[in-house]
Amino acid sequence: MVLWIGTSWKMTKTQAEAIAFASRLRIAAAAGGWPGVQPFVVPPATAISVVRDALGPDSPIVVGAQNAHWEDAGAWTGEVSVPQVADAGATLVEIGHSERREHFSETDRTVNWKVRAVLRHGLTALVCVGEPAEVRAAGGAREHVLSQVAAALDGMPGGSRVLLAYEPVWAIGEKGRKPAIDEIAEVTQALDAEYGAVLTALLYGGSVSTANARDLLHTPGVTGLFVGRSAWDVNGYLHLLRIAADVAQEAGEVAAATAPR
Ligand SMILES: O=C[C@H](O)COP(=O)(O)O
Repeated sequence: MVLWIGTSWKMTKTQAEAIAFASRLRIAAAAGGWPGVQPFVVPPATAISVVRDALGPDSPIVVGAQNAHWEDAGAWTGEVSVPQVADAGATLVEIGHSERREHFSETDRTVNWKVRAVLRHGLTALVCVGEPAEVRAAGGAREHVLSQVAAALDGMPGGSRVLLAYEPVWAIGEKGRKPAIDEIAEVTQALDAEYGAVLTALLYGGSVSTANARDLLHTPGVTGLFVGRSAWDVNGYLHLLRIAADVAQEAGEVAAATAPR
């Protein structure tokens, strides 16, 4: 099992700041990296190509885009397409983050169109889902999230590379509430049962920090973390990667000790 540990920088970092971050990552990766962990970074579109370059050729670190349009090209002012972010160096595209659903009118339907575009071009789709606070309070979290995923993955070809990030809206950002493990497990267990066999990884996101990362990585069904604020400083991200590498190593040792001889 590989643990995917990624950070979206959202609308932060200049190119110089992005290069400085990526350069530190490159050095850490060359010094041994993080066995059992797949790191990924999702810069703003303006920094994808400089991050790709700063990480160097054959880097083990995946670079993503925070969004891409469902059309390949055309009169869509202000948008970028999947071929364009791929040209800049992205091999993964984040789709349907709650901030885009809330502020940029993304719907289950447009999320599905974008997933199809990303997979059509052979990139990895990182699909974000999560329930708002009022849905959680009314007891509908699991149904809400399962419905979002069903819509997003409708028509997905077999063998596609899809990561799912479960990010409850009430847990994200500065006003987010730190989640209890039980609250997350209720949803991640259901997602794992329904989609575990076809997903590359099931991530948790929302108020992840070095204090709760280990527990979150032990939540049923969770095979990675998607991090905002705690990983915007490279030292925070490197700390999270080390925690994940420890968890991966422990899991490997348990598996070896319990394997039939
Ligand atoms: O993309 C990441 C998520 O929105 C989580 O953000 P956060 O870690 O700052 O709460």
